[in-house]
Amino acid sequence: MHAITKSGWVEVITGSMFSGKTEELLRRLRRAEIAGQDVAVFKPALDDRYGETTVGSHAGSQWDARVVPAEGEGIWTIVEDLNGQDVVAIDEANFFSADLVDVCEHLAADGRRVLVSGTDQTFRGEPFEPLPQLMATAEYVDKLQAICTVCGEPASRNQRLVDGDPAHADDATIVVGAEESYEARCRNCHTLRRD
Ligand SMILES: Nc1ncnc2c1ncn2[C@@H]1O[C@H](COP(=O)(O)OP(=O)(O)O)[C@@H](O)[C@H]1O
Ligand SMILES: Cc1cn([C@H]2C[C@H](O)[C@@H](COP(=O)(O)O)O2)c(=O)[nH]c1=O
Ligand SMILES: [Zn+2]
Repeated sequence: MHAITKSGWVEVITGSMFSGKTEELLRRLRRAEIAGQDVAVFKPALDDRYGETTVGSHAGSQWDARVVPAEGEGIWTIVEDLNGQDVVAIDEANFFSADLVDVCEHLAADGRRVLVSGTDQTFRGEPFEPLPQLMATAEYVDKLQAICTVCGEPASRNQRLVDGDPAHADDATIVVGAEESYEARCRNCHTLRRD
């Protein structure tokens, strides 16, 4: 791929839950370190599934990360916390506000390689911002597919198995979870009904 030059760029890794986005992100980070590049990894405070300061995959791989606010001025901590790193990775981008797009643009304009990972569809099968904006402005986009848990075909959708957080409006878009709350499904097997 691209060598590190004066100009930076943005790579988006997206797709359904369980499609291997985090594994792919960690693979690219390992390769960057082998190439002798300094990396900085960020995640939103909201997602503590694998430990507060850990980026984790469903298969168990992990990487230490710095926790940043997912919205408001605090997102810019990603820029302020850097100390000359060539590569900046941001996992769970679907939890961030639209300001993440500006942060990524800023980092790329500053000559950095920016890796962003997040699911691109809500449990309703609708675009999950800010992924669509990031995909439009990135240089590279990889959309991965999981295996549909019902029929075994490639899966691009996220089936929610539980109700939304009762503390919020029913069916809130943001509900942190993994296998206990979500399944990967194909278009035919995805449903909005509660079975
Ligand atoms: N339905 C599924 N399809 C594919 N992989 C699955 C599925 N359910 C569990 N997995 C596991 O999840 C791993 C991918 O995890 P991860 O990288 O965290 O995915 P993502 O970040 O896209 O949610 C796979 O390598 C596999 O071990
Ligand atoms: C579809 C959907 C997902 N989420 C949450 C559930 C998980 O905590 C993350 C996605 O994690 P992964 O690394 O891609 O497996 O997003 C949500 O809050 N709302 C949704 O509609
Ligand atoms: Zn299916």
